[in-house]
Amino acid sequence: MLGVHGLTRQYGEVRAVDGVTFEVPAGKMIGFVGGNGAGKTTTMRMIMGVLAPNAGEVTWGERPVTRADRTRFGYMPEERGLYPKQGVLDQLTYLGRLHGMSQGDANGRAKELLERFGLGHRLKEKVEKLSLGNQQRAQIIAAVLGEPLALIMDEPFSGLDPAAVDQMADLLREHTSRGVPVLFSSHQLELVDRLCDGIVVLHKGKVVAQGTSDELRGNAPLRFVMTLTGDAGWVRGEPGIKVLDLDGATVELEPESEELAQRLLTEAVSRGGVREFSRVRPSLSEIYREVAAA
Ligand SMILES: Nc1ncnc2c1ncn2[C@@H]1O[C@H](COP(=O)(O)OP(=O)(O)OP(=O)(O)O)[C@@H](O)[C@H]1O
Repeated sequence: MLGVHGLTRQYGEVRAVDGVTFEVPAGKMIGFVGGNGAGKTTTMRMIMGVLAPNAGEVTWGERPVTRADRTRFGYMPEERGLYPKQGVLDQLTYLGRLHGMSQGDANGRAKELLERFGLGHRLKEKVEKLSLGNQQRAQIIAAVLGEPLALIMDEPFSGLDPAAVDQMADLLREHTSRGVPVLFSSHQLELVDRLCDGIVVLHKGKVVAQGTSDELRGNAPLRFVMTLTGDAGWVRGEPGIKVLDLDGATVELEPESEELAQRLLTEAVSRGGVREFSRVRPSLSEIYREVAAA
């Protein structure tokens, strides 16, 4: 397990990261979200030891992380790491060797991954000749070479088409299923919601929410949508029911309690017919807007 405890980093007057604490448990994929300038990249740099914190520490298992641990972490930095002028396979092989792999193993594994992600015919191509999406694939491959103990990835999915996102997500899941903790940042909240076991929301350098997506939704108001066979206007007069939207037979409502929702449903059935009655699950974007505004 990777632990981040009270990490703090000041740039002049700006406290870019302010007492950030969270964990990335073994075998879990944690999404790191937050607006521009929230402090995600700065936090990831401190996790990797690229940047020293002003306070706080990073732990690996039960003890402070060491330089040796970090050389076994896979890292995809914001500034990306691949050299544009060098051939993609040569470069990945070299990076694999830096992670302690033999020349043969590094070359074989890099080739296998490039082939798997549709780059098998471009092994000798310079990185700069690849499309941005393909460069991104190569960057992700670079991070996972060398059987990493943990994966720290700064926006690995940005610029990938949906099929590539699915392929790369499968690759990351292969790692979590072997017990590797994975932390990745993203602005694609619905993607984070779909892929992650847990979410950490950062705002102005502080963790403002964390948990599973269901836990984050735990405080969200109870909301339902109901469609009747006839006009739903009568719902407006029901006590304890706030009508958010009313459009003919369909009404979106916020009852004060689950019990009131059930009573309303019974009433609707007795008045005629109900075509649909379902709980509205707020999107992660809505949750994010709420916690960031608090
Ligand atoms: N080298 C630096 N010198 C001064 N300020 C910096 C430096 N790096 C980051 N900052 C500031 O620290 C804050 C956090 O930036 P950071 O890049 O960590 O955010 P982020 O969440 O990764 O943002 P984004 O989603 O836009 O990449 C911002 O206010 C940024 O301007």
